Parts: sequence; C-alpha cells; structure tokens
Amino acid sequence: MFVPSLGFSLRENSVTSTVCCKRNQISVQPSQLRLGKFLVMNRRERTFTAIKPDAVHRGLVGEIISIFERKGYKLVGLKLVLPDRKLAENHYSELRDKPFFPDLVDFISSGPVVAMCWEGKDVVRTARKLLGATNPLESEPGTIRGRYGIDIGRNVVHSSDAVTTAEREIQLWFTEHELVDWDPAVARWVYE
Ligand SMILES: Nc1ncnc2c1ncn2[C@@H]1O[C@H](COP(=O)(O)OP(=O)(O)OP(=O)(O)O)[C@@H](O)[C@H]1O
Repeated sequence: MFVPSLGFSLRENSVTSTVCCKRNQISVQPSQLRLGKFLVMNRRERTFTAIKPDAVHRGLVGEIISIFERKGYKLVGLKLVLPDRKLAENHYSELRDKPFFPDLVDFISSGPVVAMCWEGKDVVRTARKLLGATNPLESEPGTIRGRYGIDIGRNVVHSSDAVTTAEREIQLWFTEHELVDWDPAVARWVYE
C-alpha cells in the first residue's frame, strides 16, 4: 500500500509489517504501524475559512491565502462566491437572534467571498489563532484581524470555531467534487 503523505509504501505480513523505502527495508512492529496511520489521519482535519467581502474589495486575498500556505496548511477547496441571502443566513444561523444579524447577512451576501477549505493537523484551532479575536480591537497585532481590521462588522475573515462546525460549513459551501485530495511534496518537511 502506498501512503503518499508518508512518502513510502507499507506492506504487511503475518508477523511484522515491512516499510519499504527507496533503498532499504525496515521491519516495524504493528504497533508502530498503527501509530503511523494515526499520525496521517491526524493531519486530515479540515476547516472552512472565508475571506469576507471587505477583504476582497481591499485586495487582501493573496496575503491571507499566503498566511495559511506559509503556516504549512494544505488548500483543498477554493472558490469565489456571491452568496445569496439564504446561504448567508444559513451560515450564521446560530446568530439569528442577535441585533446585528440583518446587517451581518447584508454584508456577507454583498460578496464576493473567497470560500476555502484548509486541511492539516489542528487546523480548526490554529486557523482561529491566525485570525485573532472577533473584535479587531481585542485581536493581537500579529493576527489577520489585528493587522487588517478596525471594526467588528468588517473583520476581514471567518474560520470555523469547532470541528463539528467545520463539517457543517464545508458541506454548506462546497460540494464533494469541489474538494481536492492531494499530497503536497513538502509534507515531510512540515510534519515530523
Ligand atoms: N457585537 C457585534 N456587533 C456587530 N457585529 C458583530 C458583533 N458580534 C459579532 N459580529 C459579527 O458577526 C460575526 C460572527 O460572530 P461570531 O460571534 O460567530 O464571531 P466569530 O466566530 O469570531 O466570527 P466569524 O463567524 O465571522 O468567524 C463576526 O465576525 C462579526 O463580524
């Protein structure tokens, strides 16, 4: 079995498992193999991140994508969307009762929005750290909102706040065919 993320093939026999590298073969115990599989699965976490209309208008798209790329995350979905009100309302449905909800829906559905799906270890929590606090006044200067935002209603980016939210939002914004599974050549330089 070839495991692209690991960069080598795994072949199992009844006693031990054999890892076949390019030049040599190393025998490993099944427990080590399980650990390897776990680590690969661990890198499969996905999040939904959106560059909001204010940032698109301000020409910050390339900059924001670069921050995620340079961190080491893998882009598996990307598209420019003009969200209709239904999509915007659905996306922020948990905030339906908030007084700012109508303005928020107006703003997001004014588009364009860059919808993205990023993949990697702990990507949901790390993406939120890269974004910074919701209110730019409270976000650290090194974060995206800390660097580029001033008002809470123009806070540049969104990213899912939990793994379950990410699953819901990815399904809401992307079809299965729009997500691309691929193996970056640099994976072994990003993960130990
Ligand atoms: N008090 C507020 N007044 C105006 N707008 C607000 C307020 N609180 C939140 N918002 C807007 O609603 C969005 C969603 O709020 P939420 O509480 O889900 O924060 P968040 O998860 O950090 O933001 P987002 O969902 O956009 O990533 C915020 O990004 C912000 O633009």
